Amino acid sequence: MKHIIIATKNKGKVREFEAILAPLGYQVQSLLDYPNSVDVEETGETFEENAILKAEAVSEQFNILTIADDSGLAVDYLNGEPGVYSARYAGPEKDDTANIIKVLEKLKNVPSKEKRTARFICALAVSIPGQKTQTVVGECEGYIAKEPSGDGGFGYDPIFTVKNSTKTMAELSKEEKNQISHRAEALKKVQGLLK
Ligand SMILES: O=P(O)(O)OP(=O)(O)OP(=O)(O)OC[C@H]1O[C@@H](n2cnc3c(O)ncnc32)[C@H](O)[C@@H]1O
Ligand SMILES: [Mg+2]
Repeated sequence: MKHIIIATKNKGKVREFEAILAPLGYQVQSLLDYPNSVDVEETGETFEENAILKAEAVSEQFNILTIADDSGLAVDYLNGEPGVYSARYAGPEKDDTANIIKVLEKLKNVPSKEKRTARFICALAVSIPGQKTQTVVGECEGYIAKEPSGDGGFGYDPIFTVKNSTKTMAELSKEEKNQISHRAEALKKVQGLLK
């Protein structure tokens, strides 16, 4: 069994990493299993920079293969906001509902679907002790819905209508999300690095 730490405290992310990596023979742990882990400030200007900060801090602390995920939503009409501030968009509490309300409020006078385009972005940094950290990026295109629907997934999923679908990401099954998501795409690229 190959052992891997995902440097995250986000339960939604952990569930998705487990679902994708366990069938490939990885035993997945996260920072939820290590309450004494270092708290890393996300001071980078890009998803990749933040993912590197999180991965290196944890792989140095535990001396083990670590993957960190920095991800978020980029809305074209808002010039890429909330971007790297996705978690803290409506304040430091990292409240998913408040974040969703803030995005919907900013788009309330933008009725046309073509102007509500957005994408989820996921940067993964892979830090192996003694080696140079590598990064990959995955993206998933869609639109900001008029109102939230669905109770699957996490974060902004209820207001993200998947491109070429009528469903929000939160209306997809776990399996469906893990086929098409930004995280799934990034993880496919990571598998090439881990071989
Ligand atoms: O930093 P860690 O501990 O990994 O956990 P976090 O929740 O703070 O994670 P980020 O800093 O990467 O912020 C990601 C934000 O983007 C949102 N997000 C990321 N992936 C998502 C997904 O698959 N579906 C919906 N929202 C997502 C998530 O809800 C956060 O608001
Ligand atoms: Mg974070």
